[in-house]
Amino acid sequence: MGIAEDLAKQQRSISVAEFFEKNKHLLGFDSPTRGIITTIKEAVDNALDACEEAEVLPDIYVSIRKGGQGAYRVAVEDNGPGIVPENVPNVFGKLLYGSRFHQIRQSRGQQGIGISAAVLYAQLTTGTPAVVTSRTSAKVPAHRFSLMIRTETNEPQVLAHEEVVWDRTHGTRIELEFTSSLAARKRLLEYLKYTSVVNPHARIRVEIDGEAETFERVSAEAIRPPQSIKPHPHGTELGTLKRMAAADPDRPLVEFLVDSFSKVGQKTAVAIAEAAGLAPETRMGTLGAAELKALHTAMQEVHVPPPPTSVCLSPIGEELIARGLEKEFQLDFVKARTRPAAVFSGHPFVVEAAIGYGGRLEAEGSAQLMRFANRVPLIYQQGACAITGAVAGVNWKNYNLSQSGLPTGPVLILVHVASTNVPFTSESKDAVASIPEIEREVTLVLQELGRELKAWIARRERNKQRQDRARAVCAVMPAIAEKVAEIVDKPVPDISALEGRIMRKVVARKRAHDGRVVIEVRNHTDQVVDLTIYDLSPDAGEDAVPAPSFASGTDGEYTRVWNCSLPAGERWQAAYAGTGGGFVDLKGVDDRKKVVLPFV
Ligand SMILES: Nc1ncnc2c1ncn2[C@@H]1O[C@H](COP(=O)(O)OP(=O)(O)OP(=O)(O)O)[C@@H](O)[C@H]1O
Repeated sequence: MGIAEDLAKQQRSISVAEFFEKNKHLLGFDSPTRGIITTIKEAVDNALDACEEAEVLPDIYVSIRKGGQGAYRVAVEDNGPGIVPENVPNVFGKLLYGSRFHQIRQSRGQQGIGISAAVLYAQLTTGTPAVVTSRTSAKVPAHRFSLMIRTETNEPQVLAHEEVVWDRTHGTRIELEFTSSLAARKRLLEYLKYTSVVNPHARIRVEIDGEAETFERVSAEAIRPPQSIKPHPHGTELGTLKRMAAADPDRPLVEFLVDSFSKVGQKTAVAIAEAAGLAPETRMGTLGAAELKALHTAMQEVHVPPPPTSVCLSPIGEELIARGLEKEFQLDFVKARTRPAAVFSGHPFVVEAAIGYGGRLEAEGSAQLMRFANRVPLIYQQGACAITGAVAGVNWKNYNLSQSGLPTGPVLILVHVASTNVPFTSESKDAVASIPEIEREVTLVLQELGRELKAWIARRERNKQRQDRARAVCAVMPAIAEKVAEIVDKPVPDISALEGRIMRKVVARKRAHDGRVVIEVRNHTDQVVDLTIYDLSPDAGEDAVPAPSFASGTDGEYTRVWNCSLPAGERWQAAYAGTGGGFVDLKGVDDRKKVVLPFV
């Protein structure tokens, strides 16, 4: 028998599950340490996607418990819409099964591989099945499945299925056990923290071996789920066009173009048919290979307006990015920008970015770079990512930052690419590929933010110089006051108000006057100051002069708490019978840094 015949006996098809079992690194399961992060990432991404589709505020619980022999049991639970029992086996027990692959809109999941790959990884390392509990409404019971993947056929194998009592009215819980280590604990928490920054509407609770942490939501508004759009002619490959034509053989060409593609109206469709040398009423099924090729070329050449972006994309927005960053990092400066939507190869995308400076950021070394794609943090392969390349490509020295590749110093840079088709470099979705249109948008948004940072640093420098001079004057003032008082034989005057004027500070004083207590706050700065005044005096008598804009109430141990905005140069005063201490908490001064001025 010949070699070809011998080989023929060995040739057979390979199931996708077998392929990925052997090549699990392609999906981000290359080491036990990384395996645990990828598993949680896949489950949390799905949970967030599902909640978004159901327009509910995500409440996600992640638990990691150490089992025996290096095994860890991971559970991720969400309050999403749940999964109907008939579909649970396929969702978790079959690779390349999902709801997002055929939809053109922004979503975290794309391929229908993620969570089943985690199930595969668990059964490969510990041989244990996945346990899935899901419920779709309060009217129906929850279903619990114990299942595995038949690797040779890529089909689910259900080991047990029962109805159970579950206190959640809707949602899904997946439990997996696999060999791993918690060496990546810091990275895992970082992933959850970053996830929380770009999903400000989500609450994520995590419990690692009994130690709990919560990433609170800063927005109570559920995200509007992005809507699917039709493909754009400029992003359609020849093979896809052939398939679409074969599926619709009786349709006349112009009607086919108008109905199948976004932004193709009657006029554009006729122009495409003309450019391809085809009659408008030609039936799709009659087109030969050469004609389809000509049609494809014409689709790329004829001008078609860019695809609609507002419905299919869901950028986070400047305010929420800034709020998310402020919550997790205490920064002196933060600014976020969302660019107008743009298009590459017919796929709409939006780039958003933010720059943070100072606060608790490391003063030395490279900037902290946070990369995101469709609201998912990218935590591996930073060096291979087009985002990193674009950040390093900006000349940061123009913005008074030192630079060695990335800018250096206490700087944080966040870049978010949102698209209906994020061009990742691999299935593990770690890095964005080098697409010139995306790189250009990243560069533009960072240059814009760089200019804002530069202006802020210059302003801060000027303020610092002014303060240094004022401080020098104030340092000698008490001695001068004392000396002058001695010469004119008068009591030493209270110079705090004068000092406040020179230092451009807010001055709080509390004093007794006419048998009453008087609280006085003066704003000597050149900006409006938000402040909260906490007063410990026993509650005796009414506030004498509270300005109408001042909300007054009580808070725990304080008998009076005022929240207010005090305009530049203005004074506020309240008088009442009483004694006691308290303090003024300034929220708007010195670039949001809190200053506490005690008074007695
Ligand atoms: N927690 C969940 N709640 C509701 N539906 C879910 C949940 N998890 C998964 N699904 C459904 O199962 C499908 C398959 O999920 P899977 O993680 O395998 O792929 P994906 O998220 O679509 O894409 P990717 O492979 O890029 O992660 C999803 O498309 C979704 O329809």
